Amino acid sequence: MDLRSFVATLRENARAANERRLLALTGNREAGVDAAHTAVEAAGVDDEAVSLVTTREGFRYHRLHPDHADELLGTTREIVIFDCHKGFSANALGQVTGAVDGGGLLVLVLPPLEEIPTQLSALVDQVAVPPFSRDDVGTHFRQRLVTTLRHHPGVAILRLPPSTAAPNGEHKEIEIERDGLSNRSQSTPPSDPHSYTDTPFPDAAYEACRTGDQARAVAGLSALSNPSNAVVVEADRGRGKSSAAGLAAAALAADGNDVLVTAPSVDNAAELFERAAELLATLDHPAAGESTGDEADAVDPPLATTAGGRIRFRPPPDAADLPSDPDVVIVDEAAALPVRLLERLLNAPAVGFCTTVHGYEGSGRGFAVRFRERLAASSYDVTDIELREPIRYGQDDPVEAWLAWTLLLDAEPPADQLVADTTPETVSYRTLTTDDIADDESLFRSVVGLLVAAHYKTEPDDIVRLLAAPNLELRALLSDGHPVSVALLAREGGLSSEQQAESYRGRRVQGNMLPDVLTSQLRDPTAAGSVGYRVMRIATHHAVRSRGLGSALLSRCHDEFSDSVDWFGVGFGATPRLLSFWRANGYRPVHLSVTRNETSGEHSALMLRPCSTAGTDLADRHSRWFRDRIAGQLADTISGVAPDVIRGVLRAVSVSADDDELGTCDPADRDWRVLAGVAYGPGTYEAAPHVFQQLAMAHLIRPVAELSPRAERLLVRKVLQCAPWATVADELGFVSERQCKRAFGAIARQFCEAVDSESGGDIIAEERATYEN
Ligand SMILES: CC(=O)SCCNC(=O)CCNC(=O)[C@H](O)C(C)(C)COP(=O)(O)OP(=O)(O)OC[C@H]1O[C@@H](n2cnc3c(N)ncnc32)[C@H](O)[C@@H]1OP(=O)(O)O
Ligand SMILES: Nc1ncnc2c1ncn2[C@@H]1O[C@H](COP(=O)(O)OP(=O)(O)OP(=O)(O)O)[C@@H](O)[C@H]1O
Repeated sequence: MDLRSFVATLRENARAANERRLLALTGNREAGVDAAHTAVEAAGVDDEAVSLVTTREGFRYHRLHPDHADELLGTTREIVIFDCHKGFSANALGQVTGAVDGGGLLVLVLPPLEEIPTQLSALVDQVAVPPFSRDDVGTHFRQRLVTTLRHHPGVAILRLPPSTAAPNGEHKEIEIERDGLSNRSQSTPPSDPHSYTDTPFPDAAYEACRTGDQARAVAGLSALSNPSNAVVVEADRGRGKSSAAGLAAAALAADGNDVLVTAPSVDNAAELFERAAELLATLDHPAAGESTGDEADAVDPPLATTAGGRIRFRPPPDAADLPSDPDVVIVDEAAALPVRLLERLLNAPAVGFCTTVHGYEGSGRGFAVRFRERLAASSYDVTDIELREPIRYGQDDPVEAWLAWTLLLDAEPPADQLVADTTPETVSYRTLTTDDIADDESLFRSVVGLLVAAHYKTEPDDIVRLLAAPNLELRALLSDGHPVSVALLAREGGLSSEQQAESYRGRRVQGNMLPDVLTSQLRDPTAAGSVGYRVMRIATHHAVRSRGLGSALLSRCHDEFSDSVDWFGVGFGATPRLLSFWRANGYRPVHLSVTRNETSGEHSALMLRPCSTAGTDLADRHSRWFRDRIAGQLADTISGVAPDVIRGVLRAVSVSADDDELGTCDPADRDWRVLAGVAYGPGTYEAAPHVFQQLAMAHLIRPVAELSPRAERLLVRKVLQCAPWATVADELGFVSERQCKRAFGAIARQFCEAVDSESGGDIIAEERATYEN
């Protein structure tokens, strides 16, 4: 059979079942790209409905570089071609696949299958981090890709000759390794939608739905008609959640509401606006409003209704300011947005989020892991809706299942009841090599499931790292063979003097996060010479947290490696609980980033735990430098960091109990007098900020007096971060600024009482006596 006839048959087979088919064009790159063009023609698909993901330029189709494959998220294409020869990554593979429509084709341009384990150079570059070389990179992920292509239904594999075009313009015979055809007729049909007459939305909104599930989502979204409601619509890809949001937006606007829509890019919200425009037309509202003339309005003119409502789009950072006070905000592809931005949207009267459940290829899991907690703690009534029935393609679509298998998108941690009784005494410590996880799919799925459920940063590229990266070590605590706590350690440092010099000059050294920051940002020319393990991820099963398992796992890792490296380290989005976890395990802070992490919305803390003389030198000097600079930063670049994070960071400084210098301060005699004046006389904070500054730093590092958490927060916000009185009073719940100022009298008394006679106690006693007489 020639290529054209084969593709036509495959496309027909896909259309009959409303499913996608995967077409692997294997051979050299030129032949593959040529064949992909032929395939588009043979499939009878318009060029406009095709996206080509490749590092090359100059094609007639919509073309994206693989690094920007995320722009396809939430869009629908009839054919997506992914040229995997260059620029391949697991993240990009996940991102492109979800966009293919039912009846469409995912075309992968690949090397011959038997060569894949030694090719896909971008994947190798991604994990071959210094001082390791490309030869050290493992092949398990690439083998896995070959296996899933060879064995999964719905995958057609063609072997291409070096050139598919014969001189007469006809196409040479191709070799069909697998035809990927299925005899199944249409996948299980979806349920029919029905109207929800008990909601404020018109019947037309429900009649426009494709499935019963989608109508249920629209009904749930109708809660947004009332302020103080938040609605979260969760689904796997292609279940029609954006469309449901579009129908809801139209119904809300038809009722006079101002609906602000945001998404990572306006393209991600295309389906939402299309559905909204259709419903507004059905409801007899003009489709477009007046042009705002505002370039920030990516959809301009916005959709408007005769009732005075409208639907407009703003990019996330603008939308977070809630311009022109919308009545309702709807966020599409919420999982792909930074948590920090999502949080700011919680000031809207009513807010809806559409998010992808197993689509961690889109974003990591910041939404599920971090943001969900914040939403639950907010004052909104939260409605949750889950959509199961696929719309973009049939229920039994094989390409969705192929992707889930290849990238373990649906991996889950072990079931709660299997691990419920686990304690640190009942577990065994295991090294999990890349062979171990490659050979035991169930173990691999549990490990990935644990990491995905716990970590907002986990993404498909991590599957590649787990299976191929030469610098990683995976350790786990197993209970009856089930992983309950896992740690992924990345070997860093040990760089040559040339690499150290380069890093000092500011050039990033891939895969060496801690040495890199210590050298280039914190200006330590020799920091990258010593070797350490950075705990890249650690996660304990949610059902057995706070039982000491995470600490037990770390302790076993420390025991195993402390003779072979100089330090252990960690970098993470700082929260008070995590700071206390790392502190309890002997890590002390050496850096707190001045900017927030885009995904977690948190400031990153770097911490070190030395285990050799060189490591101790490194940790000691960085700890000292950190203490020297943080006071200045607190009043400036990190003046907005939450006081409990600052309390946690400063308390962790004193982790090495034998450092006598820590937490000491030596105010002058006059300063003790001024402090006593605030405590017992008419003195005020304003006369003594410098004394409070010294005492606050000393106390927060190693407690001097018995202060309540609120008093400590006051020290952080007012004394160290220099926030205005009104702000501090408001944040800390004082009824007035006056009461907030008075609290300093009590704090001063507690400090005075804690000071012994040698330090300044005698002076304080003398001063106190003057007021009491
Ligand atoms: C580089 C990084 O990986 S940093 C991110 C660390 N990982 C995560 O945040 C993933 C989600 N969290 C988890 O998986 C776990 O909570 C871990 C790994 C942080 C701790 O594992 P555990 O087995 O609970 O640790 P362990 O029982 O030894 O210590 C618990 C202490 O850790 C701290 N802690 C931090 N976060 C949490 C949390 N989410 N749940 C419970 N305890 C937490 C607390 O101080 C806790 O003490 P407490 O129970 O007295 O309040
Ligand atoms: N009610 C509807 N009417 C017409 N087409 C619809 C409807 N619902 C969904 N679709 C079509 O089904 C496909 C998937 O819908 P949609 O983009 O809303 O799903 P999604 O769950 O948001 O997908 P993704 O996770 O990829 O963003 C789109 O092509 C969309 O046009």
